Amino acid sequence: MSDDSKLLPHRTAIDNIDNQLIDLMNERAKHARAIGELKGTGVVYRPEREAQVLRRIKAFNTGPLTDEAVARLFREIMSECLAIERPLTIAYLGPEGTFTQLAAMKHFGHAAHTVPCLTVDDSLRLVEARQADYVVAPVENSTEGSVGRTLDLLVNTPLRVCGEVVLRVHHHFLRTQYVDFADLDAVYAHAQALAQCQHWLAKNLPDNVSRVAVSSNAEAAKLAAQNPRVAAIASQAAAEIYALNKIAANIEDEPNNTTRFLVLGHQDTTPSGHDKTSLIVSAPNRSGMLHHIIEPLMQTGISMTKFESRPSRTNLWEYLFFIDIEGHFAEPRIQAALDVLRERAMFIKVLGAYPVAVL
Ligand SMILES: O=C(O)C(=O)C[C@]1(C(=O)O)C=C[C@@H](O)C=C1
Repeated sequence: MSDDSKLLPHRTAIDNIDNQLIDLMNERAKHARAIGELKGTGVVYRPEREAQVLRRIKAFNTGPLTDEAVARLFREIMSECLAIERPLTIAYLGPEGTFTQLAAMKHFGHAAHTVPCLTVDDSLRLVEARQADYVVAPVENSTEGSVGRTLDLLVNTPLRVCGEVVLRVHHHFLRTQYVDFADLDAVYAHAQALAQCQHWLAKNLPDNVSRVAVSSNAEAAKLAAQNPRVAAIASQAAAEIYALNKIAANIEDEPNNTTRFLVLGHQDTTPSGHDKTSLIVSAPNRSGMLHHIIEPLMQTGISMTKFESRPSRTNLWEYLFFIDIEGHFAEPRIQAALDVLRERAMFIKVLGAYPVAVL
């Protein structure tokens, strides 16, 4: 028996299973279409339900596929089912190939239509003007901390936070030509990427090569593709889109380099069973003020997953605290804590509650 003929019974079984999978996926899609008709002109995207589906799938899985692998597959199946109800348009900081686009596709799947914007400001504005359904915006990085511009935009936007995406970020050193540092004038990247790779750059880059911050890593890749004397730090996706050679891979200083993104739209999300609430609290910069603000949360046993302070841009010596807590603002214990907080703070804005990232 030749090796290939030994494969035959397995391949026949796989063909049969694939047929069943197609029938079952279409059966699933018919239910999604029926749900879409029942929703009518209402909101079709339901982040809490999607998180519950993915969590259930992971718990149900017995392998050999990993829990992450089945969740990724179902992410795409749900994305296609949702597109049958109504295709979604997602605004992101472009151009094509940014980590923000990767985050948008990780969260919404490949059936969603992604629209590149010049700035994070523009991407929020597009959704505010209802020219896109949702926006994905970077909010913090494990190496470099918060993305200040996004935090500033959260203060005034009428949009609601309805999801989060956590993405492992790998940076590559890219050029048109397959040589390392000869004839190199500059390396372009987003300021955060330059910071995330600063040790690698200091160790490897000749002193005469300047580091230039541009609006995104994908923009850097686009520029490097037009100029052989320029290199870029960008993602694998950007390397492929702009046909650049990978001179050095994974040059980020911190191997667990991770960026967290928020998803914003016009809707509030109902509790999924494992949620976070994001809020902004403002208070004068007085001694003891921090304790005064945190106390109502601590007393009710609410855990904080983020606490970031930024000077208010409008009032001198006033601070804004960006706080993420575990739980949904609809839960009575969180409502009680927020009521106390409202009495103590000068201003409080609940940005939204959303399922903790599953993928
Ligand atoms: O349950 C729903 O509301 C659906 O529309 C179905 C479905 C799915 O494919 O499972 C699709 C889109 C929603 O975002 C959530 C779930």
